[in-house]
Amino acid sequence: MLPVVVVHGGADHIPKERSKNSMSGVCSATRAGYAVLKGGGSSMDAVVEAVTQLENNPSFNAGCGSVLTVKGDVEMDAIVMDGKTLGSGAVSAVRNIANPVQLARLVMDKTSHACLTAEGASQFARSMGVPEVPQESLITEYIRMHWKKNLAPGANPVECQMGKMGTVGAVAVDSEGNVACATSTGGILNKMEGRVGDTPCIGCGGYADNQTGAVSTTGHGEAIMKVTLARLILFHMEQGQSVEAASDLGLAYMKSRVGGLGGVVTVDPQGNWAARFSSLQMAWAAAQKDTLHYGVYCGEHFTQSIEDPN
Ligand SMILES: NC(=O)C[C@H](N)C(=O)O
Repeated sequence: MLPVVVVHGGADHIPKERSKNSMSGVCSATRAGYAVLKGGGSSMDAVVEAVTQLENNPSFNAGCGSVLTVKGDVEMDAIVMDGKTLGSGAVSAVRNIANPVQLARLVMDKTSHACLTAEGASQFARSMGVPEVPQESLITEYIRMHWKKNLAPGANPVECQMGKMGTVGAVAVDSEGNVACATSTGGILNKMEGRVGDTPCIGCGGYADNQTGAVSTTGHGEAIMKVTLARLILFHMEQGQSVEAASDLGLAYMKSRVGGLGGVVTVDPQGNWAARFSSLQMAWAAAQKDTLHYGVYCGEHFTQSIEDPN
């Protein structure tokens, strides 16, 4: 069954005109992650590659395309976790870098800490030679327009949040049965300066353990943190539930207990996988046995050969 990579582009209400871009973005990121696995790379290499591609794609709320704080700035969160060692690395409220997921991996690989935040994360990035980028290069016109709309008197923050929640994430199993996860986000639109969401919090934005599986989450961060969604899903798997049933149980609990909507991608070490969501849509894709699987609306599941162009 192995290897496999599963990618999401955020639990969302994706406007029709943007769903095509989201779909092709997650498909090409999945292809890139799968190529890493086929080339003998680890599950960690594969999830970082897939998430890097999505951070570089302005259609998603991560890296370039991140939503803005109430003051109009970009502050990003990311996490990686390695199921073999339970090693993890995260950054929160980090500014002026293109690929927070790569910095999260450096936190895991090069420090004895699990998370660096804000200016400390930037200093660490500089010390590792990560190039600083101007904030303007991370901001798209689309996001700036919605930021302004949300500041207007009488704005409906729920409606304005729609279509801009596209956090990105990936889980993978490599040929040795090692699992890994990675998640990256600009957070939620018009958040307070310094707000840290679920994404960089271990067990919330992601978790990976070779004994159970790996999960990457998306959705309303404050709700995800209340139920530690990634770890909750793995708990259900430990109790014998399948990847799909465990994902649905976790999402259903978050909805009934705290009224939160979201989505997840989940794998177990055998290579079983699921992409599930309680939001209206979630762009997702998976690659296994040279087949690409993908969908965006509830119940949608297309397949094609990995060789076929989008
Ligand atoms: N769309 C998202 O997934 C947002 C992210 N979970 C956050 O609250 O920061």
